Amino acid sequence: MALTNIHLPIGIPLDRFIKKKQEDFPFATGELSQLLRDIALASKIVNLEIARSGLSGLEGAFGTQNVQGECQQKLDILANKCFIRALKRGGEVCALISEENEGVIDLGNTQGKYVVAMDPLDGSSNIDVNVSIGTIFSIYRRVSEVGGPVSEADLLQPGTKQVAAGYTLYGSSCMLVYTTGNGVNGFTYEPSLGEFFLSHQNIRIPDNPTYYSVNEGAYRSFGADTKAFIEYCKDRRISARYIGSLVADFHRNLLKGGIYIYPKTAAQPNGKLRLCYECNALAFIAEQAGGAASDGMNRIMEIGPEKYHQRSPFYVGTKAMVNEACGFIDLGMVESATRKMPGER
Ligand SMILES: O=P(O)(O)OC[C@H]1O[C@](O)(COP(=O)(O)O)[C@@H](O)[C@@H]1O
Ligand SMILES: [Mg+2]
Ligand SMILES: [Mg+2]
Repeated sequence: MALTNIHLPIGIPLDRFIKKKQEDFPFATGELSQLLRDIALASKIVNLEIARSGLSGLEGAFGTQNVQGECQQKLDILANKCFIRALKRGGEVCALISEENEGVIDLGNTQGKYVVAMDPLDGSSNIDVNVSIGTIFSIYRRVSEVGGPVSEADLLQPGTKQVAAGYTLYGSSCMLVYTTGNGVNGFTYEPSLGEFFLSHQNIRIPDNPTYYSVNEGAYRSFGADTKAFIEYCKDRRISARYIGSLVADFHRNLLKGGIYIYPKTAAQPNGKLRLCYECNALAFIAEQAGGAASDGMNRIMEIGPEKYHQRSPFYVGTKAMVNEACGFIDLGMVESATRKMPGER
C-alpha cells in the first residue's frame, strides 16, 4: 500500500511519526530514524539561540571567512558546531560536509552508515535583521565499507542517491520539513512542549504559480533568457517575492506555488547556490511534492558533483514554471518575452 495513503493524525509528535514510518520498512534498523531525531534536536538548540541572539551577543560577524570567501556570522559558526556535535554524538553519521568547512568533517564514527551534506545556516544576510533563516541537510548512505575510512566518493554522490533531505525554517514559527522519498511532511515546533508536531501532511506544491522569486537587483547581469522569463512572469501577473533566504523563499513557494531562481550571471557563471548542500536537498523535496528542480539544462539531482562546494544555477518550484524557465534557456530567445505558452492565445 502506498505510504502516502497512510494518514497519521495532524499533531502527532515527530518522534512517533518517525517510528510509524520506520515500521513500514520491515528491514529498517533505526539508524536513519535516529539520525533524523539528531537533526531535530540540533534544530531546537539553534532555534533557541537564534531567538535570543539579540540579547546573547550572538549577532554579527565572527571575523572569519569560509572557503567561499563569505564572512562567517557568529550564528553560522554556532549552528555549524551544534549540528556537528549532535551528529557526532548520535553516532549514525561517519562524515559530513558543511558550507562552513573547507574539507570533509570526519566524525570518527567508523560504524556510522550515513554521510550528511549541510548548510547549517541559510540566509546569513538576514540573520541580524530578524528575517526567516534556515538549515538545509541531505543524507546519503556511505558507499565505502562500514568500519573503514571515509572516501571522497561518499560525499560526492548525485542527489538521486539521497535517502532523506530537508530543512529547518527559523521563522515566525520553527518548522522542520523533510522527505525520505515517500512524500513531504512538515512539523511545527511547540516551544512550551519542546517538541515538533505534524502540521503539514503530504505537502503538494500547487500547479498554479503564485510567486516568482529572483533577486531583480541583479537584473542587469542576467542573460537575455532569464530576463525574458522574468518578463513572461510579469506578463502573467505572477507576484514577485524575494526574501533573500533560500529556505524561506523555497518554503513559501512550496506551499503557495511558484518558482525560485538563482541563475548564472556574468559575474557568477555557475550561479551562487551550492549543489551538494543547498540545491540537492530542496530538489528532492520539490520533486517529492510534485514540483521540479533544474540548473536550466539538467535535472539537479542527476548532476554528479565534482567538488564539495561547487555552485549551480538553480530553478526550483512548480513543475510547469521550471519547465517554462528551461524552455526560455533552451531557445535562448530574446523575443520570448512575448512568447506564448503552447496553446496559449
Ligand atoms: O543576496 P543574493 O545574491 O540574492 O543571495 C541570496 C541567496 O544567498 C543565500 O543567502 C546563500 O546561502 P547562505 O546564506 O547559506 O550563504 C541564500 O539563502 C539566498 O537565497
Ligand atoms: Mg545557504
Ligand atoms: Mg549558509
